[in-house]
Amino acid sequence: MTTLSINHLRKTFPGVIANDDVTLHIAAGETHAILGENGAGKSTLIKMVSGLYQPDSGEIILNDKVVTFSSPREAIRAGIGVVHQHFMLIPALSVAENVVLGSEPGGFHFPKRLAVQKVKELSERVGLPLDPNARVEDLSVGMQQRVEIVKALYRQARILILDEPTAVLTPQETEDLFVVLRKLKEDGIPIVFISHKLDEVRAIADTVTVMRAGKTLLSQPIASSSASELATLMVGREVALNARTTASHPGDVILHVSDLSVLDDRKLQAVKRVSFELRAGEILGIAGVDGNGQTELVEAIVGMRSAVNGSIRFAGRDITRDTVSDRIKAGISYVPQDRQRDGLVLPFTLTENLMLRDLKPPYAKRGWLTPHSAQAQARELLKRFDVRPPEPDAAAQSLSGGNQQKVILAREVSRSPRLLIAVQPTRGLDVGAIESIHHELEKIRDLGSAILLVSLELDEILALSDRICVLHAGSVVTTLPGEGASRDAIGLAMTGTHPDAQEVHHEK
Ligand SMILES: Nc1ncnc2c1ncn2[C@@H]1O[C@H](COP(=O)(O)OP(=O)(O)OP(=O)(O)O)[C@@H](O)[C@H]1O
Repeated sequence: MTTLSINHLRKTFPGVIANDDVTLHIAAGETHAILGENGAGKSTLIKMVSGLYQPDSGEIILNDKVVTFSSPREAIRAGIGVVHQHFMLIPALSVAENVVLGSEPGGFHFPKRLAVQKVKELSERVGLPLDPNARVEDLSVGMQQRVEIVKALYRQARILILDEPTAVLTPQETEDLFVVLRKLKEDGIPIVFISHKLDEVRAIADTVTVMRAGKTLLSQPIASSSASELATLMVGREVALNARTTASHPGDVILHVSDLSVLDDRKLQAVKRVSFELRAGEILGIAGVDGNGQTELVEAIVGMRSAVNGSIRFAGRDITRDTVSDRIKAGISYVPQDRQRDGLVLPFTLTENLMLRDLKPPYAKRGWLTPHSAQAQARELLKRFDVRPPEPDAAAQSLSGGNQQKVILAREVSRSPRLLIAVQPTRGLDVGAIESIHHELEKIRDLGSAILLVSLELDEILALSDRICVLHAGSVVTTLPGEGASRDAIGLAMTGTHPDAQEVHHEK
């Protein structure tokens, strides 16, 4: 039975104490959640336990023995299995090849048939069935995560650490993951589960440790902690969980999507004759299970993908054929789903990232930033959006994931755009940050911005939307008022069942 103790770990980066006297104990066979606000130091801790970073001081004790890892390879050899938020798989290789890669002496030359057989046996034994011959790039995100877990178990992990595993999953995939984690726990494997989602932590964990500002504040059984207590502890103040925003006062139509059809990368029709209107001062939520046309719809409105049918009108003008930069100049802001790929220039400073859309006076001349005024503006935005550290010269890549997201929101929301398209805007943010971002969104809505909110989080859709449009298989199933919308009705519509059809069905 494996146990893991972290004793007084400390890790500093220039100007930041990322982990300060971090102490916690993971008992044999328990599921231990680590909760903490953005930048609290969770990823830094996991990177030390998995050999990516070396602590400045303190010790890691695995099964009563002090261990030091100078590389991830050494941590793996000691039985530490980590599933990172960004998967480390090779898309072009098969499941079996990915699983055995790095653990077999022959590497690529390890007999393929043997690999297929071993992976099939293992995945079935642990209750995570996989097709060993499938190519990883053809798998859903949930399945790829399964490959990562099987890979860790193949390397004989004695403890499994999952860094925000549900951030990329649909609600159904999350349920499936929980079944797997419960089974692994029965097999005696302790699990460390990092998350911001309090309800999930309460559903899966035995013990919870709360971190704030690099320190561990407490560890206690989950049964004796309420969601609001944990939220307050995490962010150091009281937060309203899932409060609904106030009523809206919609104005003129800003976005008019009419009969729009769009193809996906495989040239299949991903958006099918979708029509809707969005008014100034209104938030329209697009609900749906991931992969039902949301990405293609958004990319068409932003101009990254062309329409095969229909039109998009913005503020009364047809923009269907306009370029992305013309649309941005006209007043469309965009918070993309993939912050690292589309949202930020990672090696650039925060000032440069915040000013990307405003290369004009007073912040820039002829395309070059004027350092003084650009920095002053950046400093103000970093403060308003509580980016930590609020350091205009820091490189975007040195920030924690949640703080990178806040930088994108600061840039896009602060423009008071006529139209804001926000895809999963609070993904990876802690409850305190979610609350303040929701306020910012409500504020610009009340100032007249139209907001198209695309989210897989039903709670977020319900908390913010004035109207909710449910997408299934590329079509609009139904559009409902946000106030009083029923979670069940939306959930059913997400499976393609129209609410009226449900009633008819019940009456029969
Ligand atoms: N490589 C690095 N260089 C400089 N600073 C860093 C580096 N990695 C982390 N930090 C800083 O250490 C602190 C802790 O970051 P960490 O990524 O551990 O937080 P986190 O709790 O995982 O946050 P999130 O939930 O937002 O992912 C942050 O202030 C961050 O800016």
